[in-house]
Amino acid sequence: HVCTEDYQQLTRNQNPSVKEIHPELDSLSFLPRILSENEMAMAFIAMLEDMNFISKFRISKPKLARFVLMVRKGYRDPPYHNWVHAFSVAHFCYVMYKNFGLSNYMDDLDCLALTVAGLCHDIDHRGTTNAYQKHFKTVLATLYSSEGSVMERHHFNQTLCILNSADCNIFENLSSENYERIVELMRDIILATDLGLHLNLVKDQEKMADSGFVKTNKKHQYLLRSLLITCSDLSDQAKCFSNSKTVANLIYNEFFSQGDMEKAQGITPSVQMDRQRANISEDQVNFLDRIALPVFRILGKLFPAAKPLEETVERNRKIWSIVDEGWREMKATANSSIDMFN
Ligand SMILES: Cc1nc2ccc(C(=O)NCC(C)C)cc2n2c(-c3cc(OC(C)(C)C)ccc3Cl)nnc12
Ligand SMILES: [Mg+2]
Repeated sequence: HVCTEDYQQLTRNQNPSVKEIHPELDSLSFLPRILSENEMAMAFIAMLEDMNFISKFRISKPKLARFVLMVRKGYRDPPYHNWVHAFSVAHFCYVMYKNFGLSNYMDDLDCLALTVAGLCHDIDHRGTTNAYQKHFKTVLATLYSSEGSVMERHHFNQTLCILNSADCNIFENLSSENYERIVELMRDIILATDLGLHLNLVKDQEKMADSGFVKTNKKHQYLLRSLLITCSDLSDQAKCFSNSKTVANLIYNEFFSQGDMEKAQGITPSVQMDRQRANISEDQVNFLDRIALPVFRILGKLFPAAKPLEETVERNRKIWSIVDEGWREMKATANSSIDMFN
């Protein structure tokens, strides 16, 4: 169950509005990580309120409070894949809704699914990759590895468990048709956060952006939802460089811990997971070039208001490449100065 003082705290002060949480909460450049973890729980409720989803979908406030606290409890505390990451993803869904006029592209049910799935998409993450689950034949791998996307299937399953647990079913007042639909939407959205699956969708997302989004096209709707959750998952890279750098370091702390565990088991980790061999700036340039830039370029084609985000990712990529050059020069000169003693 959810600890009572947190629950009372969430339900007692009549939930502050988004403006009371922070006047810039809906800004493209707002940094959700500056909020405290308790403020994040209240902010999620305030964001649903601000999008009019609580009244439109007749969501019980006490159940929503319990749901949010159960989701928060469902996250562990690895350096990156934790409650703060979960909230930052849900927050970006809200920011896109408020700034891109998402309701002209998607039904409100889809927007609700996106925002709730954003909060739940990494629940119970252990700070290790799908490859790690399979390699070490973890319980999750035995459960899900036959279908792939091992962690993502677990995140979805955990979300369903919370929805079905006592007094947490925030969708109970939906029609049975809409209930089935939102569960299916959240499944697709959470599975779309698997890097492997994402890479299979990017080409089609590019084609859709070039040919023009057709709202009645079911394939386009699926591709758009997948794009939006991926952009939300990567939204820290579309903010100021100090935020991107801070987040990158959290990610490598998590990667290097996995690498340490792999070494302890006699396995050689991939370079980017090996604290002895990794080159963070080089890996970040590659990651932004191959993963983050493409999706924010597609977002910029679909939503003109997203252009500043695309430019920010470009700028962050440029800064990482300058950092990388600096590293290379230093290592080069370091070798030569050591040579001086021979
Ligand atoms: C700043 C930043 N650097 C990253 C550098 C490398 C990698 C990486 O996974 N390399 C290959 C594997 C085999 C180790 C991910 C990075 N990353 C992510 C991320 C994105 C994900 O998937 C979607 C959202 C679908 C793309 C899934 C997981 C993560 Cl951690 N989020 N931010 C970052
Ligand atoms: Mg994930």
